[in-house]
Amino acid sequence: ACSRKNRNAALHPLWQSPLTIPGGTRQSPINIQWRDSVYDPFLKPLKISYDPTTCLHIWNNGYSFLVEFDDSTDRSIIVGGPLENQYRLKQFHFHWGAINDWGSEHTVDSKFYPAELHLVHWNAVEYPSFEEAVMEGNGLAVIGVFLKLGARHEGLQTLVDALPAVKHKDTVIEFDVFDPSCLLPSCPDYWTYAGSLTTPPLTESVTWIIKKKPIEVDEDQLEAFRMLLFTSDGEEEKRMVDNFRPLQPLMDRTVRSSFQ
Ligand SMILES: NS(=O)(=O)c1cc(F)cc(F)c1
Ligand SMILES: [Zn+2]
Repeated sequence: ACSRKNRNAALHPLWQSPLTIPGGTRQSPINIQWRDSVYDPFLKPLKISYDPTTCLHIWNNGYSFLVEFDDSTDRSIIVGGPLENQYRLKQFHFHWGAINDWGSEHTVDSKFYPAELHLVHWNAVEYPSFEEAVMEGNGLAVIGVFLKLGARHEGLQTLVDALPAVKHKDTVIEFDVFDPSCLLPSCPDYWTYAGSLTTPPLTESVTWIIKKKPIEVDEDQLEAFRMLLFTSDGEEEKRMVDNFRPLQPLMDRTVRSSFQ
């Protein structure tokens, strides 16, 4: 018989909800096996146009820190790549580890990076709101960018300087001009596959666009992520680290590449 303890084994402490979606066939994250990815010559270049003044605030939601944008107009959008429509930028956030040996959600040939950036966009052409798009197979497009340890990233530093103000869960700080395209590698190459959100509700609504080249950040900048807390002010402090989901089975999916 499945004892209560075993049943709870599938409940991840971070989410108090099942780690696997019953009947899920396109879950994220996954390992990207470079040699199994298929070059698709029909993939277009991804076109990114962000308006830095659409930036609103930084918010610690108790799982990561989100930089949120005004998505009431088409001022910050992506188009092209594997996408049929243009998608509006809603927020970006990161996933990272307690140490530099792990932290990313996706892996490349089973290699973890110390952190991963997710730029979250939704299909405002076909759906009236982000909340509705989250429930649709083509509702979201998330650009994933790996972070590797190296030189200090000047663009990221303006964000890092604001993090002490959102140390605790449910704290927010105004952040009114930031151009997230400074966080993208200059190389246009990417992989793409059909997947899901990596945190509850884990809905299978994401077209993932994973950049081949990482960006470089330095140790102090990663340490700044690790001083954030999962917990609210006054609670026993729990450092916000290892906020990544375990790898999910590829099942019947192909990862396409925009490059040979
Ligand atoms: N981590 S993720 O990019 O898949 C993601 C994006 C989002 F908008 C909401 C979520 F709960 C999770
Ligand atoms: Zn994410």
